[in-house]
Amino acid sequence: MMENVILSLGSNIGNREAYINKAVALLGNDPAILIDKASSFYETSPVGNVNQRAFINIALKIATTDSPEDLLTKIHQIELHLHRTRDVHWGPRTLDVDIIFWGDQKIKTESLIIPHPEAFNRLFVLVPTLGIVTPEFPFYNQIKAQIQKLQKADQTIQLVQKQTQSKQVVESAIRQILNAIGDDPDRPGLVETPDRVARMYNEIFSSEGLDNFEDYKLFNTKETDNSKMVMVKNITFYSMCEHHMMPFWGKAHIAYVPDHGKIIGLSKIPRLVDFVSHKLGLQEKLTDDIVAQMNRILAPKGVAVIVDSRHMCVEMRGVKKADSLTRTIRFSGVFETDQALRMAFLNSIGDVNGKTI
Ligand SMILES: Nc1ncnc2c1ncn2[C@@H]1O[C@H](COP(=O)(O)OP(=O)(O)OP(=O)(O)O)[C@@H](O)[C@H]1O
Ligand SMILES: Nc1nc2c(c(=O)[nH]1)N=C(CO)CN2
Repeated sequence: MMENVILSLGSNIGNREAYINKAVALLGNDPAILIDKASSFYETSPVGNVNQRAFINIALKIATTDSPEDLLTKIHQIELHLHRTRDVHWGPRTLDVDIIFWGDQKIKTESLIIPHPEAFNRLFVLVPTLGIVTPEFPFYNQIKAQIQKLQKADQTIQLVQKQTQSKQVVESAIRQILNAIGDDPDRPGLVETPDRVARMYNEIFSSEGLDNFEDYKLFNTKETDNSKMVMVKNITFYSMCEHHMMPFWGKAHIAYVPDHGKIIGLSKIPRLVDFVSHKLGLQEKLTDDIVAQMNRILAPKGVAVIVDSRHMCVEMRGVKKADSLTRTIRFSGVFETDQALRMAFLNSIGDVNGKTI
């Protein structure tokens, strides 16, 4: 039976994040182990009476078909592989992996006690764990209450910068994917691929989690000079579809009619297109986002947007229709009510019926 298992990982020697990352990758490479969720990384003060460097700790939620004893054996192998030595009780280590919970089971064997006997005395276990379980988790309330109590103790715990951490999670996920498709992430051509993909994701998904475009400057001009349509066309963009995580790319054409003489720096309109395309999405959503951001920033009399795009998920897989083009069109404000203005916009794109990319 598959059980939801919570592991605690800690390191306080060498490149602590790298050791933890490597351990997550090794666990994920095992066919009997599925990594379900990894917590944030935390820097924690050493608990116990040994004077030593601060730890990095995380919690992992895994599902496994292994027995607890089999999993413990694998954990010991991974610890050994990562140069763990056992000299000082509760002393410094490159890597320590403890089994904290095994569903709601209580287990006592010669080599194992689950829940881990020290779990409820350790903020470095409880705080990361709380971040990856839902309120339905059997020990959820107990963990929450105990965190409250331990806040008064002298254990410190601090969230580590998200960026380094998420890069490591992406790297280990890519390793898992490479394994799952039947390739070998350790062969020479692939060893650097997880790092490369993680850096690329950092760039092409740089707007993930951000709702609003903020990198703009507005200018005020005399209203009479600027009550006509302003248009920036042929803005190239590259985005990734949320259905397949494959690229779609093309051109956006954007026009607006200023209100109260309020205009935006022209280079900021392509930047706005970069902003809305640097996250997982759909062409329809991307087009709506452009209109919504233009309206939010400028409150203009109207906005018109056409996006023409090619989709890898249509051309390379499935129906395999190379060269097909998807056009999305949105009008708001005066562009909805004024047909002549709409026609002026369509005509000035230059190619109303055919391809623009
Ligand atoms: N829930 C558990 N998870 C991992 N090991 C456990 C557990 N319960 C008992 N053990 C036993 O504890 C032994 C010592 O583990 P380890 O060397 O990691 O201890 P430690 O890290 O110094 O202390 P701690 O386990 O309190 O963090 C393991 O070999 C294992 O047999
Ligand atoms: N902060 C922190 N302190 C510890 C840790 C740990 O992982 N983090 N592990 C220990 C022995 O397992 C002893 N003390």
